[in-house]
Amino acid sequence: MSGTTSGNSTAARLAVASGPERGGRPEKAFSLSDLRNLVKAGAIDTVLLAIPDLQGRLKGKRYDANHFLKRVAHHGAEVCAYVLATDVDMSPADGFALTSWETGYQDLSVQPALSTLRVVPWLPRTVVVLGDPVHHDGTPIDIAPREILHRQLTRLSRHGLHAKAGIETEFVLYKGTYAEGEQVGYQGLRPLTTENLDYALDHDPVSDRFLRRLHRALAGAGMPVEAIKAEAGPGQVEVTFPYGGALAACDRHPLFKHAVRTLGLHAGLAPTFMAAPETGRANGLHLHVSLWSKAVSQLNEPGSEYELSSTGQHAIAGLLVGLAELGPFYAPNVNSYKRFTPGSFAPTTFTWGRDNRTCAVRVVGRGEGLHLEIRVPGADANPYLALSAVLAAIDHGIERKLALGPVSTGNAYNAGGTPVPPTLGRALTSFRDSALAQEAFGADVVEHYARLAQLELAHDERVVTDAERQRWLARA
Ligand SMILES: NC(=O)CC[C@H](N)C(=O)O
Repeated sequence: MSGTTSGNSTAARLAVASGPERGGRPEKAFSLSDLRNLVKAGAIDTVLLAIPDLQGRLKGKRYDANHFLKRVAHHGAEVCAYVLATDVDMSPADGFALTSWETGYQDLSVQPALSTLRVVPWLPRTVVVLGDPVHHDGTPIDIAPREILHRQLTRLSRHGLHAKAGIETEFVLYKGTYAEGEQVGYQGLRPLTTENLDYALDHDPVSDRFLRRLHRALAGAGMPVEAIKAEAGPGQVEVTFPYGGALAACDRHPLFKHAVRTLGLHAGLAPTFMAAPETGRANGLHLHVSLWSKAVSQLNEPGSEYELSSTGQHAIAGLLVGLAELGPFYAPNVNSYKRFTPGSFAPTTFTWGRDNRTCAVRVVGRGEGLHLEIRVPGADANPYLALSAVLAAIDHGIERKLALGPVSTGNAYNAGGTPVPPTLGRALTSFRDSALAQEAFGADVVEHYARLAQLELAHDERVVTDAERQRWLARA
């Protein structure tokens, strides 16, 4: 892999998955003393302190490894608060209570979450650690995505439950780099492959090399994939990750996207996680979720392979009602809503079914493996927020003992049911009015993410697009 140094192979051997997870089995941690040894041996010289931002990207600084060990590891660092209060363009925008021109765009403190320390095999001599932004007195920032998920996991624990999650995501690979695409206004981009290669195993050499490098890089970072497969859209790839602790699953996702982008750049490819990169194309972020009490799954009736427990029924009922109100958390952009079309394998209504890929909630597996595949989030979603929406909706169903409606046995695209919000505008209205959102997340969180959605809408209302020109320029 270009950019990989021999030093990193030492580091790769030490790479392990992220550390203790609330309610889950602690994984072996990559410790500070491991890091110290690698730095001393010259194998590591850079530490990325990475804050998951509102859009699910990693923001932060590259620290000199010695400085990180001396100062940052124990005393933390600072970052301008706008990292958690801006749109995808990083344009300073008013309307966020956290920070603004009025507050002088002040700093927040950042505490390294040391249990997330891991090597980054796709960058030379580099390790990464996630950072939790906090107020200067050390109290958590309510609107930080990682904190939002922490709180949903804690809320769920009042029912004696913890969640496990597995993430399945899709992206499309285009030929040429982002810079080349940008020069032509992303017009006429050609996907790496031209046809429906769903489940195909005869990959062209460029795909094969890219997927192999991705596979190895992720394993080297201690976050191995379960599988990689060619998907139905031209250039589309699906990656599934092993099932495990909910927070750890989300912690890995922004890093996985970082790997895809970096390796794409090295290979002269432009990967995208847009929900609908083209008309009729859909990139999903399916969340496989189960609920546990100690080591016992709570979704199936004890002793039964397929029968849903009352907890399982309430959880699904909660998802079908609750997700309708939480759109901005799993479909954050105007484009996200263009994915929800009949026949796309993305859902259009809040329905549930058994191994039914036309439904929003697909119940799969059996016995201890029985779990819910929530097919609503798009690949452009921030996984911390999408999973938080899912857990808040599940909690709502369990708390209120909601009754589960009938199972969808046929094509749910033709069935009735509450529609998935058709636009970001409609989703935003429901989100703002949602008692569930207020109760689960708090008014400041709702306000913050409503403002973010509003910025996306305002951009969409203002900007003239290629689609408008193609439809009207010669005809108006
Ligand atoms: N893997 C699949 O089932 C296809 C999912 C579909 N592309 C989506 O956006 O959800």
